[in-house]
Amino acid sequence: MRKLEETKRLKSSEDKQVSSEVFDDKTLKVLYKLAKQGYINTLNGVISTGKEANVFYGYDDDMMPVAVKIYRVVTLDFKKIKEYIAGDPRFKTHGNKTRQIINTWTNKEFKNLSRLYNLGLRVPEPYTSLENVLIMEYLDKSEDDHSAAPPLNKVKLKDPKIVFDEIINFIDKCYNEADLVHGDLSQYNILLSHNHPYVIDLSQATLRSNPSSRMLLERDIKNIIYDAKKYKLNLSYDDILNRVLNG
Ligand SMILES: Nc1ncnc2c1ncn2[C@@H]1O[C@H](COP(=O)(O)OP(=O)(O)OP(=O)(O)O)[C@@H](O)[C@H]1O
Repeated sequence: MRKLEETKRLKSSEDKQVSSEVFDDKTLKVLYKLAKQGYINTLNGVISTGKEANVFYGYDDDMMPVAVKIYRVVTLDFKKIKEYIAGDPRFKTHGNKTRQIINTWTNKEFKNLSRLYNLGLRVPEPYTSLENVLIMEYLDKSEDDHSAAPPLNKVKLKDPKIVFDEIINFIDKCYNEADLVHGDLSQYNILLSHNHPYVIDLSQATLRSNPSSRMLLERDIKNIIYDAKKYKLNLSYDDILNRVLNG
């Protein structure tokens, strides 16, 4: 963890100025609201600056570590997002307002995470979402190393067979128990925490009833088979697909 001087405290007014250089005004207001509610006490630094969002780590009022995902308001791929939302009857956007679409997208990730977490699948526990901000469990590397859990593409697995079995199990349960397809599953969206794979980035996950779900499921399986080849694991596409579809 970084030293306290480097952290961004969200509750003192002098820090508002610093933070406003990093966040737009509306996002800052959302962060202050979440700080008032006790979900965030300090933001300690950046874990990742991605295409869709920036992810920070921090602490809540009980000094428990949290991951704070803040969706970018400017650079999101709206065309893609609107297609995903349009295929999911749980979400209706009223009009085309940019912010509203991002908020729906953020809420969609929160709901998908909740659904999977409540079924006992390995995803970060979602704590809350407000507008374009999602707060969830911070996944660390291991018992002795509390830095952020790395994505699978950045690690050399000791027991690849076990880890890939767990991932296939995830795909199966996600489809058959949660009624969801991740839709962007690969080594980049799976973090290794305490030697187990945790699936992240659930905003685009769709219901099985979505007409694209079969295509997305097949693509997810192909990606995982491809990633497993790095460890000379030859997983059978037909076996996995049949297992999931007949689950
Ligand atoms: N709960 C978490 N705990 C620890 N680290 C996390 C957590 N969630 C996300 N991260 C880190 O943040 C990165 C980006 O997260 P995520 O994939 O959800 O955002 P994204 O903006 O959609 O990313 P990208 O656009 O790069 O795919 C992850 O690769 C991981 O390193």
